[in-house]
Amino acid sequence: MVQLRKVHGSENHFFLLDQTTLSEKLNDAELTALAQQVTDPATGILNGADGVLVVDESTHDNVLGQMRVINADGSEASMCGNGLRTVSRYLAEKHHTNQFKVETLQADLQVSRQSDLAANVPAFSVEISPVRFNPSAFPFENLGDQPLIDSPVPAFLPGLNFTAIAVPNPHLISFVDEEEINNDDLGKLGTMLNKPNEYFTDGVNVSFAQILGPNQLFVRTFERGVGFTNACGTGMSATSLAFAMVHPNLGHFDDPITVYNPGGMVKTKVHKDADRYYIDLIGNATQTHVIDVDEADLHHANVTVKTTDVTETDEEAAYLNFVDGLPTVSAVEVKK
Ligand SMILES: N[C@H](CCC[C@H](N)C(=O)O)C(=O)O
Repeated sequence: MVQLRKVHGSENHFFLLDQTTLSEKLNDAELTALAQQVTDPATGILNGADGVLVVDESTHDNVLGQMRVINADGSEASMCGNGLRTVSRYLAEKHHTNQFKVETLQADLQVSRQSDLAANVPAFSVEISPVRFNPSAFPFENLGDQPLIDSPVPAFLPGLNFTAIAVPNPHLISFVDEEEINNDDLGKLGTMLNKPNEYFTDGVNVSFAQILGPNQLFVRTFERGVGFTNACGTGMSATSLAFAMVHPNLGHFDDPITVYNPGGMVKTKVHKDADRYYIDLIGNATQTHVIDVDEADLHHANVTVKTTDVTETDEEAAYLNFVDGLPTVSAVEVKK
């Protein structure tokens, strides 16, 4: 028997698999099949999830481990902010250390344990980078050959301005009012841009953000490879950077920005050095279940109620208690 873990950051749920605990690692095709099976509420377990986080060794110096991200549809993403917090907690507890680097597809990122957000609500800070604006980083086409910063794109939605930021997974952001963030425009645009289209040929995560005040946002995201999630860590990070760039009187570099989302709240800090932007994403790293499963069932993408033995932790109640203490800023329901 080996273990899967069910984890979340702001109720963005994942199954976490540590390849180093297996007698034989899953190959890429098996990882794709496992993600599609176990995250589907119909075929998987525990109401499914938004993706699978794959932990493995890293060969890089001063790096504690490697994270790969497989979306629910089986596509691989270059980065996952909520996921990286939960992987960081897993590695911190496995290796008894609280500050280290994690290898991701395009960068080794600095992570560190933070004070618990509330009793039994562990928290981590993770670096979100590299940050890019050039069209080829997404890629996007037929939107001009310059970065898309606070520009109208009538073909997407008349009257809205859009900003595109890759961190390094691709994000499209618009600052909107409360009516716009709650209607079905985000779902329609997210669906259109994640089917074959002439703009984002590899898809894109689409976020609408409502400015609540100085350094305060509410962000709702339709994710590439998943659909609506309760929160998107890289989406909230990219949106915070767009906030500081487009509304500098309200979004301040280097100051903590509070980002509410349907699943709770995180803090971000956006930084601009001489030659780069980078973002700190600070939020919960909650482990809700430990799942005993035969390794063969992982290889065969056959992780079901009949093939697993699930132990629930006491952390979800603690997290919900933390959320209950937050101001109510959105009518959007939490996706279980
Ligand atoms: N769906 C994203 C990956 C997951 C990112 C999100 N869950 C986060 O917390 O950053 C993509 O395909 O780029």
